[in-house]
Amino acid sequence: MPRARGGTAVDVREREIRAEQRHLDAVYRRLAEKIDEAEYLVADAASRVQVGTPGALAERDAQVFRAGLHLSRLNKEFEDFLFGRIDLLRGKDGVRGPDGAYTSVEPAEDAVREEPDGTRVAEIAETLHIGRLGVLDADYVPLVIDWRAPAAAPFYRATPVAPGRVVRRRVIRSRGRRVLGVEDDLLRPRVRALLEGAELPVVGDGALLAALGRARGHRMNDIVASIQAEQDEVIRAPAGSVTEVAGGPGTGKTAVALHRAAYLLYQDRRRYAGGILVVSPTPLLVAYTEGVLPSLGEEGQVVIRALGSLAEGVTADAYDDQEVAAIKGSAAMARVLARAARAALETADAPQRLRVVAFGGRVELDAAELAAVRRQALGGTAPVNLLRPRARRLLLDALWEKSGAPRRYQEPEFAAEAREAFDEDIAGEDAFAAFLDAWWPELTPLAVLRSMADEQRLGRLARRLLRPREARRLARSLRRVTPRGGGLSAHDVALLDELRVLLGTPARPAAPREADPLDQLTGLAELTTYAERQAGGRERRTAAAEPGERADYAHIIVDEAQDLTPMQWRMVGRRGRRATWTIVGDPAQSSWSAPEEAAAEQRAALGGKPRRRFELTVNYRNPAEIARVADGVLARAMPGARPPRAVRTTGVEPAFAAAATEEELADAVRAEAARLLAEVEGTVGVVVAMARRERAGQWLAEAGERLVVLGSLEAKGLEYDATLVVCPGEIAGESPAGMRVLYVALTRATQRLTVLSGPADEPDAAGVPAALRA
Ligand SMILES: Nc1ncnc2c1ncn2[C@@H]1O[C@H](COP(=O)(O)OP(=O)(O)OP(=O)(O)O)[C@@H](O)[C@H]1O
Repeated sequence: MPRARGGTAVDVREREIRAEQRHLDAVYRRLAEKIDEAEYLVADAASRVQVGTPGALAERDAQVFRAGLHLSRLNKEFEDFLFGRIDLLRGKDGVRGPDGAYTSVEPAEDAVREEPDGTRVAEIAETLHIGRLGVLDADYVPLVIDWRAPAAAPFYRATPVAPGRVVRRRVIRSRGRRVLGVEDDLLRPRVRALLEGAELPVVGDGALLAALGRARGHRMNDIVASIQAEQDEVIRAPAGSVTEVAGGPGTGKTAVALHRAAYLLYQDRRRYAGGILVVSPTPLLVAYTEGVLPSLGEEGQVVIRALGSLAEGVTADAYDDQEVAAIKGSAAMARVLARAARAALETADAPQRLRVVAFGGRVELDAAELAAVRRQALGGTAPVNLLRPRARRLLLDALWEKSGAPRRYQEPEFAAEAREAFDEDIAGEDAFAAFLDAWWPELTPLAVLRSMADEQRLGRLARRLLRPREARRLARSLRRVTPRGGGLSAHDVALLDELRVLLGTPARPAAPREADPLDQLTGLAELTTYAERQAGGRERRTAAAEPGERADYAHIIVDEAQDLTPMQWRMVGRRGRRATWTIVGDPAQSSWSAPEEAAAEQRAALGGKPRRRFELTVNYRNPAEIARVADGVLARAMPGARPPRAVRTTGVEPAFAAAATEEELADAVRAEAARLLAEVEGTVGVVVAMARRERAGQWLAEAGERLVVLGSLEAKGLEYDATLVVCPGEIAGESPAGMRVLYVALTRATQRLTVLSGPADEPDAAGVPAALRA
């Protein structure tokens, strides 16, 4: 039975829900007024299209822009527009902030009085409703405070130990325009609080636990109604140079990082108009998280990208095995690529001789002379494609020398004139232009990467940088890359990005473009509804991957930062030369086996900017029963690491099952998956070793939408109501960091976990596999 003060529990709950409903109705009435106002402004601006003076046009544009922004905000069809409320004591001073709320954090000395019988009594002096956006009524009294405003901070920060002015914190659950429920926390349980003379009622038993127990879908929800104090500190941390957040699985790192993006935009929209980039390890995690920011009222300025689609115009669709991934990710690759970029002009079909006609005779450069010119042109470190003009000049120099002309013209003035005519003649020859195109073609990153698929060539390039075996493995893995960029892995994308810089892009004349009158309407993109933009989102994202994408961001958030390889840090660092950063990660979940090397490239990417560190300590995802099993693996994966504290229990211990033979495994997987599907309402994740991904996918092809089959490296960051971990020994054995990868797999479930052993797992009598035995 829920606890209640001020009547029977059911009555009080109903009464309180009705009260919040009245408030929500008032909010929607006010929003409707604001929408009318904005629409009027847009219509008014549009009617001025006829007026042709520049001043009128500029004013019209500005008006359309302002009204557009307004409309787009108001039109958002938020699930829970309003989600919180705090009832506060009188503050120390009576100053109001710009949002209409009193600014004082501490209560006035006499806010709580003591009655003769010892009872402590206080009047509620201020009630604030917290929501996704701020709404003021016509008299500038706050109807809703934006969750990011300073006045909303006590909603997240207050604890019974340090309640500040907060007496009661309420989480309001609504759908569309209907309030469904309220859950209260009493922060000053010893004080008898009065609201307008009546006792302050308290309803429910813990909003956080209610939120955590809900079934999961395939998309992450925002946590705006239940952000916890240690998380709130990170979200609102000043945007100093680098904010680093460490914390175990399920501590809310991803959620916090996304809420921080929304907070930063709220705090300083002008500064972050430079764009916020969120870097995610996998496309699956991008898909899982990309609804969170729109639900918080933010999109457009925030780009979420997987590491495999961070470089322009390419998308990774292949995986590397761990050994190849480690080679491609290693810092040595930067030097291999620098050599490859400079050697890429030496192809089998490059011309070996240049023959032109000058002064009525033939002039020729042979292979050795051409090689000397090329060496000279390539001196230094300038990007290869930008050196073509220099190469052209050096070729003309060499031809001039070879023609014997310098001996004929002793007089410098004549010599200069003759040389000019010579250059013009030669450069005008079709044969010369054709030679230059063949001998110094414009190189693309993809072509250079593909040239490295030649084992012998790569062997030469990688001498003393990679071991011969490593060079061979690398070359072989690059063979699958097609001329159009099929078969690329996320690790290849970092190599392409490096090559892009090494090669450079020659300047081209801009293609003429017809002026579009709609370009004038700066704010037009904002004049769409939330639903329309949701529907159009995917197309716009694809379009954004086209050339011309932003190359530099104002803030970069790196999720699962422990997994970035040195080459990936270089790629990400290039996009944030002037950025501030938020970096979240957990070393215990790292699938990268050389963390020191990655840390060095991370330091280089951040350019020595000062760091502020935070740690999140509470696991909101896994029930304690599952966390216990995972903690055992953590102790072996990373001795000495402190696991986060799980806040929930379900009373259900993880299950252990075993298949005696490889042949029985498929049936066992199907049976265990079916059992979990029956036990939970929401999603089931089946995690297998990367090498087993395809096969397991076939075994479960008929399992339906609630179930997803994942390779162990794909599970990163995701969560499911139930998880089936298949052949844990295989997952642990797939790489040097395998135990940490297994730890990731075991920490994905919010309700149920089954571990299914194969024959090689050596399960004991209870079915517990060797990899999980202490
Ligand atoms: N304050 C909160 N209120 C409600 N739910 C929360 C809260 N904090 C975290 N959660 C939930 O806990 C789960 C884990 O959060 P999240 O994925 O952000 O953790 P993480 O630290 O990134 O985990 P991992 O390291 O495993 O990727 C999510 O379902 C998230 O919504």
